[in-house]
Amino acid sequence: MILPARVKIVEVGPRDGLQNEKQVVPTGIKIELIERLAEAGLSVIEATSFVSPKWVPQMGDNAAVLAGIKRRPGVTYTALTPNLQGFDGAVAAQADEVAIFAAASEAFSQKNINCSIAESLKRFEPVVSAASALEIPVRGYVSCVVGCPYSGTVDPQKTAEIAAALYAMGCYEVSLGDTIGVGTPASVGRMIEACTRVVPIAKLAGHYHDTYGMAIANIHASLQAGMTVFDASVAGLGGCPYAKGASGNVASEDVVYLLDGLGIESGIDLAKLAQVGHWISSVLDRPNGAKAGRAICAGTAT
Ligand SMILES: CC(C)(COP(=O)([O-])OP(=O)([O-])OC[C@H]1O[C@@H](n2cnc3c(N)ncnc32)[C@H](O)[C@@H]1OP(=O)([O-])[O-])[C@@H](O)C(=O)NCCC(=O)NCCSC(=O)C[C@@](C)(O)CC(=O)[O-]
Repeated sequence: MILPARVKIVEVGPRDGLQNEKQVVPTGIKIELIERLAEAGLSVIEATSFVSPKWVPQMGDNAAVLAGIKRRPGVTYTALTPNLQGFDGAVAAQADEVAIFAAASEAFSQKNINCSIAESLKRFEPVVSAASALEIPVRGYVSCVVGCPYSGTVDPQKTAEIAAALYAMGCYEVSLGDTIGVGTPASVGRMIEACTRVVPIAKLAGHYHDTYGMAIANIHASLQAGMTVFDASVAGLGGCPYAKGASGNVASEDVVYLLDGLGIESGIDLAKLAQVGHWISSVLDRPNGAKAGRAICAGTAT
């Protein structure tokens, strides 16, 4: 088994992690979180989203967050943009990169962005064109790649079809989201196999939620399939507002612990990252969802 020498982690905690927090998280805390993550070595940080504040109030301070962070050289600060209105906001706030987000399930597409999959792809086209004119890279997301909270199991071919559409549209990378964390190495493996028939593995990323505790196993299986980019959220923050009961993304600390153990370079300082996870968990008064983070902070780790 040949594993990659280096892996990129896309830190999605400030967006995917915080978007579902019930309490209002002060803008200053979001800014401090992003700066601490950059200090720990995260080089791609999804800072916020330019979505409707009526739909996701927690991200309503998007422009203030991007304006407030002291930007670190070499770090890419990204934002979700569901349409041209969001894209314009992200550009005005100087996001380095934007992401469009589709789903492999019709029901989820309707609940999440209020339109069908086909309508969403049409809506993304002008965003990608506008981004291309400004030379802003666009990342694509596919949600519900193995299962949907409303319609159940998702056919790998459907996921591959949407991933291919986003790639053909001009996304430089397509992140495959197990939104409700139901995947196992078997189902995620089948899904990746279908996607790699239409998109090169180097252009795919794994975005696994940890609802059933399978996210690390799914990352390991994805590494074996040749995947080298993974989304993760410090302290396992999060959940999706349109996927009831789904837990947060895999914790960044747990992913880095896995990578360190496998001898795979990520550029991230695990001890510093664990402190960030401990800090944000206490600020939000929530349990730290990172097993490795808890162990390190308790002094259990060697
Ligand atoms: C897509 C829309 C906007 C459609 O929502 P809509 O209601 O159909 O939009 P509309 O075009 O009819 O506009 C209605 C109102 O929204 C405003 N509006 C319209 N667009 C924007 C915008 N960009 N920014 C700010 N405001 C906006 C617009 O100005 C108007 O305001 P009004 O005239 O009523 O005052 C809405 O459904 C929405 O914002 N959805 C976002 C939902 C979301 O953020 N979900 C979480 C992120 S996805 C996710 O977490 C999954 C992922 C990516 O992590 C991967 C995984 O785990 O699977």
